[in-house]
Amino acid sequence: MVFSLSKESQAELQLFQNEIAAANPSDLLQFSANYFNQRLEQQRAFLKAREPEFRAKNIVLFPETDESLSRPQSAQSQSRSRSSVMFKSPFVNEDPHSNVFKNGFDMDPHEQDAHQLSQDEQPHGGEKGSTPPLPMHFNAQRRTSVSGETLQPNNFDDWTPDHYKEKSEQQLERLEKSIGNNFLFNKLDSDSKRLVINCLEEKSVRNGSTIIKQGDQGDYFYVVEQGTVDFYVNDNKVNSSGPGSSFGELALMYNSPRAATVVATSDCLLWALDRLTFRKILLGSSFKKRLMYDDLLKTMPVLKSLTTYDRAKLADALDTKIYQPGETIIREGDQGENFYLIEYGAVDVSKEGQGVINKLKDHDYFGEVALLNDLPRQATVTATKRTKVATLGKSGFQRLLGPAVDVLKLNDPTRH
Ligand SMILES: Nc1ncnc2c1ncn2[C@@H]1O[C@@H]2COP(=O)(O)O[C@H]2[C@H]1O
Repeated sequence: MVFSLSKESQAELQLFQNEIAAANPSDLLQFSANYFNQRLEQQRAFLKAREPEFRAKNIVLFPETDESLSRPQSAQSQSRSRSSVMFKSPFVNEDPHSNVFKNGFDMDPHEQDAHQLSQDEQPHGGEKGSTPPLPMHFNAQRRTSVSGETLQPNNFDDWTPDHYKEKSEQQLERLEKSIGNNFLFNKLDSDSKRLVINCLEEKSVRNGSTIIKQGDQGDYFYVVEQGTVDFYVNDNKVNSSGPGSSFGELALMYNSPRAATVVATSDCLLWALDRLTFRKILLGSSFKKRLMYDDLLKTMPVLKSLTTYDRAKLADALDTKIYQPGETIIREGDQGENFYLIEYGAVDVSKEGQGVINKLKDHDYFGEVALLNDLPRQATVTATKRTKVATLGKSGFQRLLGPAVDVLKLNDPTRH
């Protein structure tokens, strides 16, 4: 029997397949449950933003349930629970260990990091009972830890975008032309893309004006439609960019002060996205990789000299691979294509005729010698445990490691 799927279902399945291919989850069912919960929440956040528009047409998107009416509540929490009843996510709310946020959806025990909510993003109320609870031991094996960073982008229970305004046909056309191909938007499914686009605010900026001042608090993320900007760190020009580029993400991602001053070097037309919408929508998709690798890169001694900005750019270029015990990762004599950072696991480094010459584990690195010296691989590297690595291609190695290359050279084991 041949089943025919609607276009919508096909698109949904394709998105899902892409996520699986990218994440290579160790626990497919958990991954899938988290993934679809997040999709559902995203879709409903989108509908929620459009609720007034539907209400005007007498369409009720979020009917009041018996339960939401029977509990005594403040006016504010009543309006909140009306919609959040529908948003309850059994896998997320009832499971203290679950985390759909930081690493995309993979729930590998070594990748877990339950991040604290910041004050303004704490889920309110936490009403229970509207959905069947999951057994509490579900996912109980998974490690959780609390990081100082606040990176929980995707709890939509109580969030309505503040700056939502349907764009005109003309604006949509302009946006499609100028930023339609920007990597930020390519990673979004159609609902989230539409939500983000309708939350963008148009801003005209005069040549010479300061758009962002280093050290300030982060409020907006910007995408450039027209014009050019320069970036200054401690009064030194470090970069320039133009149409289609974006800036201002770091302070919003890490809740840190602005890392650079940004000055318009011509009249600019910018699109600004407010901090909360950025965190709720873009962090979990377009910037997922940065979140995923942030802890690893921060804790690697060899990368100590990199700035937040350097680490962010590096994370964008990394890919993940998992090796099983006994698998060869690098073979002596082969051409070198990648540099490897060990997220977790263990590997043996061996040389023909000498046997095992080194053992490496979590947060060590390998594969640098061939790339630094343009030589064939000088040793074989084999996983001795299940090992997860982040890989960086040759061109990224040369472009993105910056000052860390000097440290790698100093530590080059073939030079001693
Ligand atoms: N070399 C750089 N260091 C820091 N920020 C940079 C650099 N080049 C461009 N930027 C951008 O400048 C922005 C200033 O605000 P944010 O720190 O929020 O995010 C920063 C980056 O998007």
